[in-house]
Amino acid sequence: MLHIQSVNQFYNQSHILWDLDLHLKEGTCGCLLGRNGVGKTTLLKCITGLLPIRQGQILLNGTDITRMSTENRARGGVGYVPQGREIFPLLTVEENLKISLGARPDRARQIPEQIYQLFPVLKEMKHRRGGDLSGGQQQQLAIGRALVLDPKLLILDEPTEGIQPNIVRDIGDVIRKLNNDMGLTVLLVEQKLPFARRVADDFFIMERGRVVADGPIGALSDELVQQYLTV
Ligand SMILES: Nc1ncnc2c1ncn2[C@@H]1O[C@H](COP(=O)(O)OP(=O)(O)OP(=O)(O)O)[C@@H](O)[C@H]1O
Repeated sequence: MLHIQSVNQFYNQSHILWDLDLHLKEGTCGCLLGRNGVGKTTLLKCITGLLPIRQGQILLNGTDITRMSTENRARGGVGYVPQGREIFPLLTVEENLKISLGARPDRARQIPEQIYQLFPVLKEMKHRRGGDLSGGQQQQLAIGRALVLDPKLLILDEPTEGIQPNIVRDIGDVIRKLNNDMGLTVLLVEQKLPFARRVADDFFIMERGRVVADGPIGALSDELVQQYLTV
């Protein structure tokens, strides 16, 4: 589904991603793990097009998206929930969701009801300003906004960061539902291992800009955790 081949990425002279390969299977949920600063967010931004890559290739369902703009990738099915959520605090919940409508290929004018079914709180609060929502509600709004585009691949950067446990559980349930019941392919960066083990099918561990271990989440051993993830 998503094939990342020999990607190299730099910030000016700093070489951040090194010949990175990653293959995410259709309909699975993959979790990208790794210590701070290994390049996880950088990789996600390369997939969304926010950072054009210097070398390598990214294929989505066989289409080469390496040189496509972020907008075209979004139209082509790449949904992104950035770290820190980046919702618009002065716009209402509904306006935040509607922002994505213009990029839908079918030019729909209404928020798909399915979004409100997945996140009833967004319906209850649709006339409230984004900035008035709790962190967990804002995260649900950020996921809802990405889903408005009807993506094929949903990318989430640390969706549970700074969120209270009951909402973390709800977000995990929604990711599983999107993935299991609706067949959406998911790639997430996550620091919380219990959450990763609950929602992911496969893991990818990064170290110094490369994927150094991967496999089914059940094979994420204590040794791997010790070697690559504990600080
Ligand atoms: N805009 C930037 N300009 C220069 N260097 C950057 C920039 N963004 C990130 N870096 C550096 O690139 C490296 C990889 O950062 P990145 O944010 O991708 O790591 P990460 O694995 O997502 O870490 P974290 O878990 O802390 O978010 C780090 O050394 C970071 O300092």
